[in-house]
Amino acid sequence: MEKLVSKRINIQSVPESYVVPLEKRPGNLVVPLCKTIPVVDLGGGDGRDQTEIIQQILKASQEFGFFQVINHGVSGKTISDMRSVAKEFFEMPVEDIASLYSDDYKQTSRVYTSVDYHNEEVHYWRDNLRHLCHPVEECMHLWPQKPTRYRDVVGTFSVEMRQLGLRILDMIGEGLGLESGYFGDGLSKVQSFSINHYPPCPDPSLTLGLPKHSDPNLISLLLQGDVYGLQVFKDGQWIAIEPLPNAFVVNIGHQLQVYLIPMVLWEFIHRPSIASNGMLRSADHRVVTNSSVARTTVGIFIHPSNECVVEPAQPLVNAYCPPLYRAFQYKEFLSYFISKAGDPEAVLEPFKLQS
Ligand SMILES: O=C(O)CCC(=O)C(=O)O
Ligand SMILES: [Fe+2]
Repeated sequence: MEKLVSKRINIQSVPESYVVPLEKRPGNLVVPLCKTIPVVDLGGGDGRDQTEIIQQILKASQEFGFFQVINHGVSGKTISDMRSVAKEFFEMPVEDIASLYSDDYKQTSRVYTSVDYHNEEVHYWRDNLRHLCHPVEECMHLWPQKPTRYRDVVGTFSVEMRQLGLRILDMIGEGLGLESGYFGDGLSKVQSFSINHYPPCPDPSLTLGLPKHSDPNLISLLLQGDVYGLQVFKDGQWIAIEPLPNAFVVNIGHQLQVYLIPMVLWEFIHRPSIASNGMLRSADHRVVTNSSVARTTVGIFIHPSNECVVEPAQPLVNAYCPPLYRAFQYKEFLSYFISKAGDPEAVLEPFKLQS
């Protein structure tokens, strides 16, 4: 309980252990409004056909590793209930939140703070609630019981978000020429749910809510709410992701990166004009804090099962387009990812094949 940042609500200065090294500080917090990530309208009500929507998704994944989706089919009520319950959870008395605290990352349902509190050099300004959320009926008994409607609201949200996540994966698969359902089964078997809470911080120029990282899983979907904070690293610059009401921020995780890269090389060889901007990637991102309002975000992470073997998609590999990564079990990747504290430069290294 001592460790939760939610407890530090009235402090006047940032404790030393939260001050990030100078070179990693957010610097001046000007929000570059001119440049933001692509917004993909999944509704298609404006005459675009499915192929066009898929191309927008692939292009955004290639250029940014990030995009937002609107008209995505998740109901407005599900979203507003989820946002309220997420806020209500972190507004509960800190003792209630702390009763769910655990530093053991193997716990399938827990509250913790920062990233890896006991092993990290510096702490980050966030508390997190995380648990598995699929299949809902098998894991719901492990979820918090307060606020009273927590289980109902999170259950509905998790089911609707799974449909959306699998639909986006199917669209990516279709765009790459993979058979429908390619990312079903083992590759998307596990789904986890996360509420991030970033209380107001006395000096946002000294801290980060989350350090530079990229996500280890297949694909992530985030309900950002209405407060700025998430930034993506592109072309040497941090770009703020504009909060759009009712939109989801989608980002490509490392596992999808392993699948997609061979295809980009193929595109590059056969259609260089389309693929000259770089590779589909799991982009680095971070969270900055602010001094005036708490920021609460809700994430859904789709992962392979621990035993699932991840390797470049066989139909996409050929003589012109050799695999860039060796096959590995997802649990092998995850333990390496954790040992490197998510360092984006390092995490894929042992899995790369020599070219
Ligand atoms: O809260 C956010 O804006 C981003 C969270 C995030 O990147 C993560 O949980 O991996
Ligand atoms: Fe992330």
